[in-house]
Parts: sequence; structure tokens; C-alpha cells
Amino acid sequence: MNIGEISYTNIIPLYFYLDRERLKENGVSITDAVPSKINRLMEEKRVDIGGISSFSFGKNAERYSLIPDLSVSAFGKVNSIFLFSKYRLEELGGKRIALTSSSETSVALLKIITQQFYKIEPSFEVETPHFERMIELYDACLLIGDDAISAKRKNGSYYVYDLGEIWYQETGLPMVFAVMAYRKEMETEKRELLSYVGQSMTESKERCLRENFAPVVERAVMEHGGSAAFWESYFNGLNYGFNGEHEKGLSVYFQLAKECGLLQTIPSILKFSYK
Ligand SMILES: C=C(O[C@@H]1C=C(C(=O)O)C=C[C@H]1O)C(=O)O
Repeated sequence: MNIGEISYTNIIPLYFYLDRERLKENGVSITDAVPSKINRLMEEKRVDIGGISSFSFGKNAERYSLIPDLSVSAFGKVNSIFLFSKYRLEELGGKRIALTSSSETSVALLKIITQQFYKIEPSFEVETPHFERMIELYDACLLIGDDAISAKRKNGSYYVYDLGEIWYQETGLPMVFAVMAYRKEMETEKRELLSYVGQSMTESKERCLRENFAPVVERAVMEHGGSAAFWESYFNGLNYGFNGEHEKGLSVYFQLAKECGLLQTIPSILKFSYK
């Protein structure tokens, strides 16, 4: 079994307390990469389970199921998914926007926001995430994860829009950015390991919440700089669960993505049962 691990700080609580030695002894390997790459590896069956973009789950829901109670979501500001812009959002019609190649959920979300909520039509191009280069060549740029956090630190004079906040203002629902999904074959081929991994991730999340993220904050400060207070508030601003509200938010997101021509069908959401 191969687990995909998104290489952004926001998902660390779901992986922090995994017993990597034990996993290795059981033949489990871990691949870390940006979300779009994990999404692709899972589509190519080179990753069996992992945090993937919720949009990628939507595209592949016939072949994937969800580990229950896990996600990377926000009820409002997410603080790491930003549109940096030389113009106000409502003025971006006909302008050029660079999209990070790391994301699928946020790229589709920005298209939903512009088309459905703001009724404007900018043009989009996918670029490798590099704030200075993107903003030099384009009118606006979308960054996610640690790239967005470091760009926000450097940003001087551009407008900054938090996509989680816009989503919440418009829908009153949480935005689910990543889900913990697995390929359905795992249920028959590797059921025991699947349960073990799902439960370990749930325990990791719960322990991080109990500790108010202290060890995760320490690691984030070491790896990315910034203050402990900043990271503590960042982790507390994210939501790692998946309940009826998340499901509602995700269903509305899929529905709007379909209306924008980004998804062909509205997928149903199936979850693993440990029983
Ligand atoms: C909260 C975030 O959510 C991420 C956003 C993703 C996307 O846009 O496809 C995928 C995985 C999440 O880890 C973030 O990266 O800032």
C-alpha cells in the first residue's frame, strides 16, 4: 500500500502521529508531494490512499471512497488560499489570472467565484507557483498552502482575497479543500491495513486537537519561520472533521462546479465503514 502525503503544513495534523516504522514493517510506503501530484498518482493507481483535493475526489468518486471524519476544511477564512490581485476582484473581468499548478480544489473554486458569484470572465493560465514571477506577468495570481503563506508575508500593495472567506460569505457553508480518500479496491485487497491507516489518522488528528497543535506548531516554526502564535491561530482556523455540514458544503461545491462545466456529473459521497 502507498499513502499519499500532501507536502503542505495544513495537513500535518492528520499524519503527525502515524507510526511510520510500523507502517513500513507492514509494507506501507509514503509519497509526499503537492496536492495536484498526489491527485494524479492516485488516478494512476500509484497511490492507494491519501489526502487529495476534494475536486479530484469529485472527478473520481465512482472509484474512490472517503475515510470518515477527516478533511482539511474551513468555516470562513482558510488563511492559505489567496488570490493576490492588482485590481479589485469585481474589476478582474477580461484580465489575466495565473493559477498555481499545485491545486485542483482552489482552481475550480476561483472559477466558481468569478463565474457564479461575481459574474465576471477573466482568462486563466496554469503556472508553477512563484509569487514574484506570477504577479509580474499577470493581473492576479492564485496560490495555496505554504506558497500562499510566504507570499502573504512578502506582499506589499496587492489586494488579497481569501477564497475560504468568500465561499463562506456566499454559501454559509464550510469549504472542504482536501478529503482523505482511498481507491475502492483497498476495501477488498487491503481491508485491515485500510482500517489501521484510517484509525491512525483519526487518532493523530484527535491528539493534535487535544494538544492544541503544540508539537505541530513547533515543527511549522522550524520549517517555515513565523511565530508560534501565527501557526497556532492558523491550525485553529482550519477544520479537520467531516460531518453533515462538510457534506452539504461539498455537495454545493460539486453542483456549482458542474454548472461551470468543470465536472460532468455530481458525485455521490460514500464513506468507509469500520464495522
Ligand atoms: C488549506 C489548503 O488546502 C489544500 C488545497 C488543495 C487544493 O486547492 O487542491 C488541496 C489540498 C489542501 O491541502 C491549502 O493548501 O492551503
